[in-house]
Amino acid sequence: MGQFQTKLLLATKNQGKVKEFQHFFAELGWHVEAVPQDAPDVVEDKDTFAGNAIKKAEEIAKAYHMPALADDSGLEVDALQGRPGVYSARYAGEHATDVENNTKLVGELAEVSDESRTARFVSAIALARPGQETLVSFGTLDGAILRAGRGTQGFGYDPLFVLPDRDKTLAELSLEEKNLISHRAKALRGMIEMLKMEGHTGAESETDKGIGE
Ligand SMILES: O=c1nc[nH]c2c1ncn2[C@H]1C[C@H](O)[C@@H](COP(=O)(O)OP(=O)(O)OP(=O)(O)O)O1
Ligand SMILES: [Mg+2]
Repeated sequence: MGQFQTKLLLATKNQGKVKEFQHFFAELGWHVEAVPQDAPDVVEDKDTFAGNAIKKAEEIAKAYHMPALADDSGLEVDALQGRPGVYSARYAGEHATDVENNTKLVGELAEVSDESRTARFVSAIALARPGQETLVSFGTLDGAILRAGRGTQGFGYDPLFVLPDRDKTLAELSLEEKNLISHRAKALRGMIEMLKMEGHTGAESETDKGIGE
């Protein structure tokens, strides 16, 4: 057995993201755990997804002296010139619920035609490791915004986000199906590729040291 062992913290308090991350990493055999609910709140005051992801990952890695992975993500709607973007979680107000954000989005797009309702999810993933350079990776997923939600899976804007080629919303997909195509999964796969290029090629190597060392 090799010494490769990967332990990292998920720097998110979003339980929907935690589920997606844990499902993703279970297949790789990595041990990941979510930060406790009472972890320090990171202020997301950057104007890019990458800026906020780096800030969340680095603050949590520093606080817990462990590698930490963060996602900053959101929805870019073409008819709204890319809004809500980095403000997606706060679209309907500072402590808005998913339902409030979805209601606001449906209202903002009420006059927009079916053909002009295109949008994409964007994810920036940052991996911060004590004493090492932070890595950043991106993923996107194209779709369109419905006039009313469909489905009960997932979180956030999933019920409104339809995949045109499948006529299904993200909330009508299982966790497994969403993780095959989502912006976050694409960004995570890019991150794994970056780690491989750094030399963390897998569990079989005796010399691999794990990403925290
Ligand atoms: O796959 C997704 N399906 C539906 N909605 C999504 C998705 N991915 C991001 N979103 C929305 C949710 C939230 O309105 C915003 C993320 O905001 P963002 O700050 O990154 O996450 P958050 O505040 O919920 O948790 P945290 O910062 O602790 O990771 O974009
Ligand atoms: Mg947030």
